[in-house]
Order: sequence, then structure tokens, then C-alpha cells
Amino acid sequence: MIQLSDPCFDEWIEAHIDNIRLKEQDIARVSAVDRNSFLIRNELSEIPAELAGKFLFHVDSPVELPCVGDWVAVKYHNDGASAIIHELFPRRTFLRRKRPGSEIDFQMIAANIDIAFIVQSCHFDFNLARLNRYLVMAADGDVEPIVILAKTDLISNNELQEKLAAIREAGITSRIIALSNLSGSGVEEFRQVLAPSRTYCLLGSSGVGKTTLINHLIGRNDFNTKGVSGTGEGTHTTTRRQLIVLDNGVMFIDTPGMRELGLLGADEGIHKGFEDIIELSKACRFSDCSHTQESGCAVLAAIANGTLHEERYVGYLKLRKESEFHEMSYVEKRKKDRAFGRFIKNANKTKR
Ligand SMILES: Nc1nc2c(ncn2[C@@H]2O[C@H](COP(=O)(O)OP(=O)(O)OP(=O)(O)O)[C@@H](O)[C@H]2O)c(=O)[nH]1
Ligand SMILES: [Zn+2]
Repeated sequence: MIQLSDPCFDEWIEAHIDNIRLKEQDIARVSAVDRNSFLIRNELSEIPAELAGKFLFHVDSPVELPCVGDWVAVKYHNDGASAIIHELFPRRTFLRRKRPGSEIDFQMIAANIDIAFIVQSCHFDFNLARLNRYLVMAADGDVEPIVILAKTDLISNNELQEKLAAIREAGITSRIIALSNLSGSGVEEFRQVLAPSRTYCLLGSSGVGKTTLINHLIGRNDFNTKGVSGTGEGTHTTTRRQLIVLDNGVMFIDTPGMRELGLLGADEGIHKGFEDIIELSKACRFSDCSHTQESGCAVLAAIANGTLHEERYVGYLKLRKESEFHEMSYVEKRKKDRAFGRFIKNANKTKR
């Protein structure tokens, strides 16, 4: 049995528990949201849940609806096989963002997160403006940020020191952990931060190594996500778990909304920072050259003759992919998201 509690929250719960019990309700935590269907987690399992009618009629803004990480009061039905969410408890912390096209309306991304790890790769992904935007978002919801500079194996120690100095010069005072999944350097420092009954999330662009880092935790350090199979079976949608509880009670939240945040700044244009490749591509034989296989491609030629670093080229392709992802339809994004869910699941299976 896992210990599903939140030390910072227990005081509030204690003050309200009599009232909750009086109504024959129990406390649970929202572990996934997919439109109007929910998964909630109690100490024993994960159960599909729906909202009580009052949420549908007495809610002014979507932020008043439960999101992943929320603590709620529920009533069980069908011998505990399903649940109705009756109360939403106050949020200690949250991550939210402005709804596109609206100045006042917000979209909840997750609630009750203790620490948000803001992950940037030391290499092509490093961007102080974007880092700042993530920090502002964390501060907005009272979430403590820790900056992770990932993939340190790709740069020299001198370059790393420069990056660290640049962050400090930008006035960012948050703790910074530099690490590499590849060499393992810094991973232990990251692991040391994680404490039982605390909730964490990883924010950052696609490809910076978030999945690999979680996998690292599960694989190497004998962590394991709790194998609960009942992920919404019996309801019309199958919702993947967005709150992951490791064996030692450490919780990670990974919602589709967080993945979309990873695209922050993707609209800055992929050309920025890759002017050399853009310049080279003017000499390509075809004007719509994809620089991947065409004959007469000046970019590929530059790699072949050593004037363009292959690593730089890979970074360019990655950023281009990210920007294409940005253009994808919602449905396509969801598909990619499910692929991530399967990845975590497989990682766990292999572990077991
Ligand atoms: N050189 C190097 N490569 C890494 C490191 N960590 C991860 N990678 C590679 O970077 C690529 C992306 O890693 P992921 O863990 O999938 O990145 P992510 O942040 O989860 O990306 P999304 O799932 O798209 O959000 C993979 O090819 C990894 O093998 C690292 O420490 N050093
Ligand atoms: Zn080309």
C-alpha cells in the first residue's frame, strides 16, 4: 500500500475531515483528466470518476474544475469500482496558463506540485528567455522551481560554467542542477531532491531528456511506478495515468498540458540560432530541399566535408521537428502523447 498523503495539506484535511466523513465521503487525489472523465487515486488503487452535478452548474470558470494533482472528496459507487467527485479542496500550488485568445481566463495544468524541474539542454535548447517564462509560470502558482541543465556531456566544463554564469547574470537565483543522463553525472544530486509524499513535475522542450531522466529513476534506482491496471476501463475513454507514484512514495505529474508548454517559444522561429544552416541551404539544388537525402544538398555536403558539425545539424533537425509538432493538429498531438504513456508503461514492464 502506498502512502498517499501530502504533509503540507494534512493540517487542512484534519480541520475538515469530520465534515467530509459526515457526508460519507473519502479523500482521494486526481490522477488523470480527460475532458469530463477523471481518474482518482486512493491508497489502494486508481478508479474512474465523474463530477457531481453541482460542478456542471455552479462553475464560472474551468479553473474551478478538478485538475491533475487536486485533492478531492469523493463518494464510491459500484462496490468501489467508480466514484463521484463532490468537493475540490483548495490548491496549495498550481501551474496554469492563459487560455489562448483570452486575457483573463486560465487553463489549469496541474495542482499541488511541490517542485517543478525546469529542464533545458545545455546545448541547442538553452534559452534564457524561455527559462524565464517557465520561472514566471512557476512563481505565479507558488511552485518552487529547480533549473536542470541537462545533457552536460555535450559541452565542455568551461562551456557549462559559462551557461551557469549566464543564468546568474540574468538574475535567476533558483537552484540549478547540471546533469547528464548519459554519463550519470548529477543524476544522484537530482535524486536527492526527491522526497516521499512530495509531488514533482518536469517542464521543458521536447527532446531535452525528461523521459530518459524518469526512466533513469525507475530503472537504475529500483523505483517502480505502481502497477494499477484499472485505468478507466469500463468508461468510454481510456485515460492514461498522469500522476505517477514511485515505490518510495515520490510522485510525478506529467499532463498533456505540460507537454504543450514544452512548445513555449517554438514560435520564435527555427531559423534563430541556425543562420549558418540557412545560409548554406541557399546553395541547395532544390529550393524546397529538406536537407536529409536530396542530391545537391549543400547542407549535407558541408557535413561531409567537415565544415558543418553533425551535432549542430542534428540540433537543427530536432528543432525543426519540434516546430512541426507545434503545427500538428490536436488529435496528432494526443497520439504522440499516448506514445509517451506507452513508453512509461513499457519502461515499467521491463523493470518488473
Ligand atoms: N547526449 C545526451 N543525450 C541525451 C541525454 N538524455 C537524453 N538524451 C537523448 O535525447 C533524446 C531525447 O530524450 P527524451 O528523454 O526522449 O526527451 P524528452 O524531454 O522526454 O522529450 P519529449 O518526450 O519529446 O518531451 C533521446 O534521443 C535521448 O537518448 C543526455 O544526458 N545526453
Ligand atoms: Zn539541402
